[in-house]
Formats: sequence, C-alpha cells, structure tokens
Amino acid sequence: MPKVLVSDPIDKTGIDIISQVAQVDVKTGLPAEELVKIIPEYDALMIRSGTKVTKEIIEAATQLKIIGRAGVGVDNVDVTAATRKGIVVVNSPEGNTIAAAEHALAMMLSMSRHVAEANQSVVSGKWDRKKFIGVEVYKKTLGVVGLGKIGSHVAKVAKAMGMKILAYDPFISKERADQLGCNLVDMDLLVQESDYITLHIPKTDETYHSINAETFAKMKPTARIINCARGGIIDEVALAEALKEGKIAGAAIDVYENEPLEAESPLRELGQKIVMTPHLGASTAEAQVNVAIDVAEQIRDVLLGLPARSAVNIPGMYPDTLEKLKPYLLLAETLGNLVSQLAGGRIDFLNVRLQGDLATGDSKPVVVAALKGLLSQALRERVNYVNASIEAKERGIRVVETKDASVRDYTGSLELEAKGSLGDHIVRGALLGEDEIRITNIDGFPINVPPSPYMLLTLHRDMPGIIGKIGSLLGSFNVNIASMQVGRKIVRGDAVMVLSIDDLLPEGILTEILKEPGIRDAYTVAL
Ligand SMILES: NC(=O)C1=CN([C@@H]2O[C@H](COP(=O)(O)OP(=O)(O)OC[C@H]3O[C@@H](n4cnc5c(N)ncnc54)[C@H](O)[C@@H]3O)[C@@H](O)[C@H]2O)C=CC1
Ligand SMILES: O=C(O)CCC(=O)C(=O)O
Repeated sequence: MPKVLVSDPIDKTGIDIISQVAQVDVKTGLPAEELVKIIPEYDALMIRSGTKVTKEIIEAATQLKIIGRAGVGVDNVDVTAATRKGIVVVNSPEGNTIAAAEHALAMMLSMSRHVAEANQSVVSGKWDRKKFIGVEVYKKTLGVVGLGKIGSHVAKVAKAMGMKILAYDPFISKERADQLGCNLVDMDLLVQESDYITLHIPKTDETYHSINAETFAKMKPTARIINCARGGIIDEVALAEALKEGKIAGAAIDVYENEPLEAESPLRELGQKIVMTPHLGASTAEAQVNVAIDVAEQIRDVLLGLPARSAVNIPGMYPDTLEKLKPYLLLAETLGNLVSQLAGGRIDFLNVRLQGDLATGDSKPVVVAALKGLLSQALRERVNYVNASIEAKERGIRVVETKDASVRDYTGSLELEAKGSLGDHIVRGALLGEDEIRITNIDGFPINVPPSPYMLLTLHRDMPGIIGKIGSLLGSFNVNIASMQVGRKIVRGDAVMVLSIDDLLPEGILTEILKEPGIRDAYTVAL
C-alpha cells in the first residue's frame, strides 16, 4: 500500500479520502531535518502553507510521486526541483477563494472601524467611544492589484458596498475588467488614486518587494493597504516606516515575509495603525473542507495512476477531457518512442502535427506525451508527464506544433517529424475504433500495423525475392515472425517492410540484413 505523509493540519474529510487507497501518517510541525530523513518512505506529501518543501527535501525523496498543497499558493514548494524530479505538484485553485476574499474585506472594514482595538479596549474594562472614530468605505476608491479569482470577488463585493474600483492586472483583458465593473489602470495611477489598496497577486521574483518605499511615497497619506496574498510582496521595513512617518494611514496584513512573524518585527510596534492576523485568509470551516477534498482526491487519483486535475507543473486534465484523450496520449507516446528509435542519435527538432478531430482540442497533453515517448530511450523511467517538456527544453529540442483539422484519413491522426544528428524521420499513427493504435505511415510509406514489443523495419528496393531472403535470414537465427507488412509508394521503387517478431533480435543480425542486396537501411524497434 502506498504511504502518504500529511505534514500540516488538514481537514479529516481529506484524510478519509486518501485512506481509501493509502496508509496515511499525520505528522505536523516536523523540523526540516526530520522531513528529509523520513521522506524516502513516502509516495505522496500533503501540506498547507506551514511546511516548506525545499530542494533538499525533494532530493531526499526516492519514491515521491505527488505533493498536494491544500490551498492556492505553491510558493512554499520548490516546484522547479519537483518538476525536475518528475514529481507532480497539485493545489486547490478555488477551494479557498471566497474565504480569502472575505478575509481581505473583513480586514478592510476592521481596519476602517478599529474593530480589533475597540474589542480589546472593551475586554479590558474600558468604554472609550471617542478613540475609535473610523472612516467609511462607501464612495471610496479601492485599488485591486491582481484581478484573478480572489481579486475579482473582492471587487464585486466592494462594488456592492458602493466603492469605486480601480484594478491593475497586466494579464487581464479590459472586457473582463469591464464585466466586473472595474476600471483597468496602470499601477502608478492605482497607487496614487486609491483610498484602499488590496493585493491579490502571487509572490514571484517580479512581485517580491514590489510594494516598497517608493510605492508608499506615491500613496495618499489617508490611504490604507491590505495584504491577504503573500508575505514578501510588501517590503515590511518600508511599510513600518511609512506607517510611523504618516506616509499612509493604515495597513491590514495577514501574510508575512517570514512566517511565523518574528517577535522583533517592526510591524509589531505600530499600535492602532496596523491590523494583523496570522495567515488566516483560508481559515474557514468551508474552505478547509473544500481544499482538503480537492487535494486529497488528486493524491488518490495519482496514486491510482490517474492524472491530476489541478497540477501546477503538468497540463491539467479534467476527467472528460482525459477520457477522450487517453488513447491519443498512448498513441503520441508510442510514435515519439518509434521516431526516436528510427532517428537513433540526438534529436534537435520535433514537429507534432495534429490532424482531424485531434486538431480541435487541447493539444498540450498530446505534445507532452509525444515528448515523453521521444525521450524514453534516453531517460527511461526518469521521464514522465511532469518533466518531459523541461527535459526536452534542456536538451535543446525545438518543438513545433501544427494543427490541421481538414485532414480526414482517420477521425484523428498524429504525425511526428523528428530531425536529428543522424537524419530526419516522419511517423504517423491513428486509432482504429476507440483505442487500438495503428502506425499508418513511416517516412512517407503507407502501412497499417499495430505497435509490438519487438519490431524490425527495413527500407529496401521493391524487387522480387527480398522478403523471402529476410524471412530465411531471420529463420536461420531462430527468430519467429508474428506478422509482416510492406508499404510502398510506387511499384519497384523503394518500400518499407515492418515485421513484428516474438523476441528481441539476436546480436549481429542487423549487420547481416544490411548486407543483403537491395536493403538500404534496417532498424530494430521496441515499443
Ligand atoms: N491569505 C491566504 O490565506 C490566502 C492567500 N492566497 C493568495 O492570494 C493570491 C491570489 O490568489 P488567486 O486570486 O486565487 O490567484 P489567481 O491566479 O486567480 O489570480 C492572481 C492574479 O494576479 C495577476 N498577476 C500576476 N502577476 C501580477 C503582477 N505582477 N501584477 C498584477 N497582477 C498580477 C494574474 O494575472 C491573476 O489574475 C495568491 O498569492 C495566493 O497564494 C490565496 C488563498 C488564501
Ligand atoms: O493553508 C492555508 O491556510 C493558507 C492558504 C493560502 O495561503 C493559499 O491557499 O495560498
């Protein structure tokens, strides 16, 4: 039975789902060294934001297949290291959207009305009504940085509260912003005009410390900032200074550059100017059930050999897409493997031509499958759907994809053209019925053969007696032929012969075949 390590607190519904197929060990709060020590035992790791899955941990893992992040942000996982190792990383892109959006709104209102300090004051026995005069959000301008899932929900609700919404998101269309009733502007304008700025972007090299002293200098002195996205987007030292010096009026922060927040952080010394929560954006009962189910189902599926629907490092596939594509993925992998064996040496270029129905859907998984097949000769079991693209890129293989829905010789067919150091080859294949793979063309010669574990291919002159000679030669080496087919373009021109044989060809037989008059080339292929 596979073993799954759950290293952060996860709702029981998720644990129950994984327990159907695996042994689940819940061990939270482990120090990094301990995690490095025990990770080799595990097939899957399930985390929230607490566990930092470093390169060291990933490199120590010997059988890890999947890292499941019960939440959105995967910045606590070294996704590059996982991808290189062929480990799929999944998250729950929508499970906590509402929770995080509502927390940002709660923080905005709490900050505006001093809810937290007023509560503390009442609890401590005081009745101070003058100290806690707040401000209204009605008719104020809210600048939403990042108009994705959470940012959009915040914008919709804030709009309903009578706020004017500015948004900055370079990857969102004006139409989408219009739909949400937001005015899409550049970051400078948003910073200068907003009474509140709320961040809903990922932490990346580009966004790290993108809110800094320069940003605070441009903000209105009455403006307030909310960060329920990721620590590190705001430069915390600059924020503390801006608040102290009155450059801005307030901040509401849920996430920090280092979590837990250091005892000596300057953010702890700002009194009423700041409202802080300990990364609670996703902490609702509903969100925790959603993300636990979402990620647990994906861990279960991957352990059962099925694809994950929200993988961040491979093309995600929904079950209905997969059902349709599965036989084609196998076809792509088979053809990739075939063309790489024909090419023999280093491959520099692969053209993946999707034809017929195959040209109308999502081609990314098919291209990845073709690359997996192509690299399987060189990398064997080290290559998988996760790392095939990155491995191909690192080997300098240029991949081009072409689609032609008008080709109708089969419902859907796939052609791979590989150019390499030893020559160029083109193979084509299609499905017979629902899922029977057929190789339908090799280097321009039409054939119709199923792939088999041991095959012999020859390119020869189409002349009487040649097939008999190859048959006798194989017989003399005690090789049994299971099936044979010849494809040619013109009579007495060149032809290919494809033989399925029962066993691996014995050493030396290819050299003998190549000595036969009329044989131009011969290849052994194992599919
Ligand atoms: N505090 C918490 O507990 C939680 C925090 N989060 C965080 O909230 C953030 C947003 O999450 P979602 O809305 O689900 O993600 P999303 O992917 O739906 O939206 C992110 C948006 O940011 C935009 N974006 C990317 N780079 C940008 C840049 N440099 N400038 C402006 N916009 C940029 C993207 O185009 C996208 O529209 C993430 O960082 C996530 O980790 C999510 C859930 C809970
Ligand atoms: O797991 C959590 O509580 C944090 C959630 C979060 O930050 C995210 O989903 O990006």
